[in-house]
Amino acid sequence: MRETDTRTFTALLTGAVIGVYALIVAGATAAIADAASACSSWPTCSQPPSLTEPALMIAWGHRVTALLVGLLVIATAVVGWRVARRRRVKYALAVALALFPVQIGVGAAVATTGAAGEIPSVHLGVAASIFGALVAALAWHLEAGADDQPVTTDPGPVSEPVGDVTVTRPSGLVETVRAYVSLTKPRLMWLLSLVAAAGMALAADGSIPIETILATIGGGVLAIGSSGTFNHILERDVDRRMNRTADRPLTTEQVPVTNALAFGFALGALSLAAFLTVNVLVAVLGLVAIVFYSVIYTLVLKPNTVQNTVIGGFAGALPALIGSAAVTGTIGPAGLALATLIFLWTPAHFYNLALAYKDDYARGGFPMMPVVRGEATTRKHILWYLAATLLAATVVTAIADLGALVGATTVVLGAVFLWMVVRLHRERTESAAFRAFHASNAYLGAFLVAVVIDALAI
Ligand code: HEM
Ligand SMILES: CC(C)=CCC/C(C)=C/CC/C(C)=C/COP(=O)(O)OP(=O)(O)O
Repeated sequence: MRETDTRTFTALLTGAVIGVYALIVAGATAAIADAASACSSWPTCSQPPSLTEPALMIAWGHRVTALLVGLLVIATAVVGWRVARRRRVKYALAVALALFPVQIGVGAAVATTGAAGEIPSVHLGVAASIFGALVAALAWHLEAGADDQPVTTDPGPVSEPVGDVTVTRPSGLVETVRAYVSLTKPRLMWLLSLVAAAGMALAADGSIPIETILATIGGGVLAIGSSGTFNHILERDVDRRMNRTADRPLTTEQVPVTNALAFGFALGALSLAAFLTVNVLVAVLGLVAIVFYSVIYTLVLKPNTVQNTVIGGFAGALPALIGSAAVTGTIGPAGLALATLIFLWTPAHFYNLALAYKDDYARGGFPMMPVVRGEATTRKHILWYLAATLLAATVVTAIADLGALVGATTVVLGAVFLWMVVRLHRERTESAAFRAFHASNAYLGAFLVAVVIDALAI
């Protein structure tokens, strides 16, 4: 009975988080569509919803969603008050419940005053506070029984290599080509290219010359290949100690270090040459990205601080700025908002792998979050960063005047991502961590595709 109650509460609370998020996105869409001028009476609009008037439809949609989500928040708080084991979960629910009527009042003011002055900002601020309170309640509830104590402040001494590392020389052209391709970390290129493409699409005012697109994406792919190769070179010894990386071309000596160095520098030079055909700012940002990932992240951050991948997210965010700079020669607000989104998404993406490969990272001597702060803390951080990512997606949508396609994508794929993270909290298994990892990639991929379609085609 108690277990069923807890599951019901988890489902209600997850639904309330998604509901409030949908409301925030609907609110941002209403602001963009200037729904307040289509419907300035309250609590209902003076005109019935009409398919021929999108602003009016959005205004009605926002209000009906607000009513339904309000009822859901009340139901969640009632059940939570009875079921929640920790007092802080109840306090967080109380905050969300108390803020809801305040938010309705501010919403009425937005509608009836024609969205004048600071009122819309207050409306957004209160919405984000309700969302934050519910996310906090969810994280604390899901980890109520888990041990939050730090596991260790030090990952401990590094271990010996995993088994016998076989030294293999390339046996043929195909294997050699495959080895060089794997040095470039090809699996992450599609998503990083999409980040640059979305950065370009957000900055574009009209069509983008094809040579700018090719040089920017091509230069980006070469830059990732170059920094990925340097990362392999610099980590070849430590890679021997981890199962996941023990068979990399430099650890098995399939590719000699000098050849890899030449390959890395060649890719880097080609990348900068491609970027320079676009403009100097793009080339400078590209060089910063390569140096940041190859040297600062790999040598300085990764072995020394638990915040390694959080700060490392800066390199992943740079392609958003590169895309923006490629089109306008400057870094605009939409590019910065997209970069912030990628920065916040990175821990929600990587911490799942850090959980799945925790023992491996400990063997390598890396101070990853689950190794030094524990698994429960890492799972909670995934939820915090996921929530922050979702809010950042709303900011991107609002700044760039994006429409319903982007709004629907962030709500639906965001809900899938959130549900996978909730399951990770409940199941605490390696496969649940991989599921959440893939959901993180699917969320960002779909969001970026929607941004490109919306910004360019609609
Ligand atoms: C500090 C930042 C990051 C870290 C530490 C990190 C870590 C990782 C790791 C360890 C893998 C598995 C690689 C493998 O085993 O071969 C991976 C895969 C991947 N990462 Fe990241 N990542 C980061 C940032 C990013 C960024 C910014 C993007 C794109 C926006 C990204 C996209 C991907 C993709 C698409 C995959 C492959 C997924 C697959 O194979 O299904 N990552 N990441
Ligand atoms: C344009 C440009 C150069 C962008 C670089 C962007 C960037 C930071 C991508 C993230 C790279 C990545 C997969 C890191 C993996 O972590 P790891 O290296 O710790 O993984 P490993 O343990 O598999 O080596």
